[in-house]
Amino acid sequence: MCPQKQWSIEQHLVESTTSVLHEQIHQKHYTVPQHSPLPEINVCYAVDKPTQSFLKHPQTGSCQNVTSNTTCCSECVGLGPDRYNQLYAAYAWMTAATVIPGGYFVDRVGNRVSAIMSTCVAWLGTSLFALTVTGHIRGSSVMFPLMFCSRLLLGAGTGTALIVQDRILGTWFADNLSIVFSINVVALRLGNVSNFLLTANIANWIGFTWALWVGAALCSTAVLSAVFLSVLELYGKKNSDKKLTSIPDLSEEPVTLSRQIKNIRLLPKTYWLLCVTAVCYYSAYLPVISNGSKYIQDRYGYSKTTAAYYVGAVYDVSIIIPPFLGLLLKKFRCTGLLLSCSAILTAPVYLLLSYCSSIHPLVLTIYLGITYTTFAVCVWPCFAMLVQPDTFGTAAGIAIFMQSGGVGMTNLAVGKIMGTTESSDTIELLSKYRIVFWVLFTLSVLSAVFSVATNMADSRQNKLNSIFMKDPVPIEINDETSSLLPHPRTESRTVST
Ligand SMILES: NCCCC[C@H](NC(=O)[C@@H](N)CCCCN)C(=O)O
Repeated sequence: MCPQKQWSIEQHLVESTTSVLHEQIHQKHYTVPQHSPLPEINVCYAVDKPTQSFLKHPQTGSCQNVTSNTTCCSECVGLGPDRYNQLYAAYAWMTAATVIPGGYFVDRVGNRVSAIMSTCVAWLGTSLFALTVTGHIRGSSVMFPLMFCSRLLLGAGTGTALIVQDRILGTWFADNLSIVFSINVVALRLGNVSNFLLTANIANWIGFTWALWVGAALCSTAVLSAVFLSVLELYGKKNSDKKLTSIPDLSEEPVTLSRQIKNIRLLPKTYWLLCVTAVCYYSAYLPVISNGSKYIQDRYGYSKTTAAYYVGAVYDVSIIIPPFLGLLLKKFRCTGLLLSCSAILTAPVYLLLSYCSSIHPLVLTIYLGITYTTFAVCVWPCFAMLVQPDTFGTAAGIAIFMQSGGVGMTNLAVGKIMGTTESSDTIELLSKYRIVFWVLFTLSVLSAVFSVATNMADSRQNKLNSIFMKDPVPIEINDETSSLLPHPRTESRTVST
């Protein structure tokens, strides 16, 4: 086992008391935000952990005579934890409910229309959210129902936008999948980190309502980007030599529901194995991100702020290493193998977090950041390598739906294990955490096993590891001979006008 620094209860109590003191000093004004995941379109945010104190806490007038354990807030809207969490749930459930129809819609109407429509829906969501805290609507009886609707819109828009984003990357950059998908991970994580660093500060600076309008304005840039991208795609298709490119938007055959059901039935075994790999991986990883800060406080005794920074290190790593991984994969063309390595190397971290308190939590979160980022950079392009573009939307929708279900169920299980009231007894609390980590470890081992099975099922065609392909397909592009090594499926793609 690991070198044990025995966790002593006395030490825990001393360190927790210190952290409570830090907390009280720190909470005198607005709570410093935790590192938190943004909704999927990086610039579209309306409600997230950085704004939670404004949303949850009741208004406290002019903020005079504020005691150390009260949050001073003249702008708060006082939703309370229950309604605040309902807003989170509305977003998550709506995303889960709309990804499959959204993916089908993307396959049916093509990249351009779906990019513009999905970003518009998300933008409407953020604008409606900002409106609910503006003027007479703020504090009125319609405020919360409208907030709820805005979160539904945001969930529907961002889920579909994520699919169309991957479909565009997969079709336009078929011979550079690893590079573009790694840049995509950086962009997503920059969204998380800038949200963490900026949102609460902007709210403190110009006020909560205006901060939400800034959010809506930023989200409108996603709509403008979608319009620009559509023009670019139209221009690109008109000017590309159709025989030599593999960029379908709408396939020649209309995408009807019955045809798509048939296509889904024909999806390769590797696709389904990859889905299970992703479901198990994210079901173990995401609960650690959402509960990690609390765990680090309880287990190691750090303050809320320090613990949040330590968990945030996972995302910080995700900004730095993806370009290197992208270049490595472009050179070695072994995305499937790297996926398995990252899944296998992730598993021990859950037991180390649970059993080895002598290892500094920052070391473990940085380690998790490296293995998770490698997994994220590999898994999404693998879908694009396995599925034909005219089925990609629906297939990605199914994968994200399964992922949401898996993550939702693990979160429920974690909640049940931890119980409704928090144990005041540290030993009991830590033993509950230990059960949670065993569950997460099991899921992580399953994801490693399924990733190996995915590679084995792919070993005949080597779509995921084209380095092992015997005969690369040479094709001519602009009078130069170039081989589409990493992406064998591009040969068979339909080209449409
Ligand atoms: N090109 C796709 C990148 C997806 C990144 C991936 N996101 C997801 O898996 C989402 N479906 C769910 C993430 C939930 C956290 N907000 C990721 O690794 O975050």
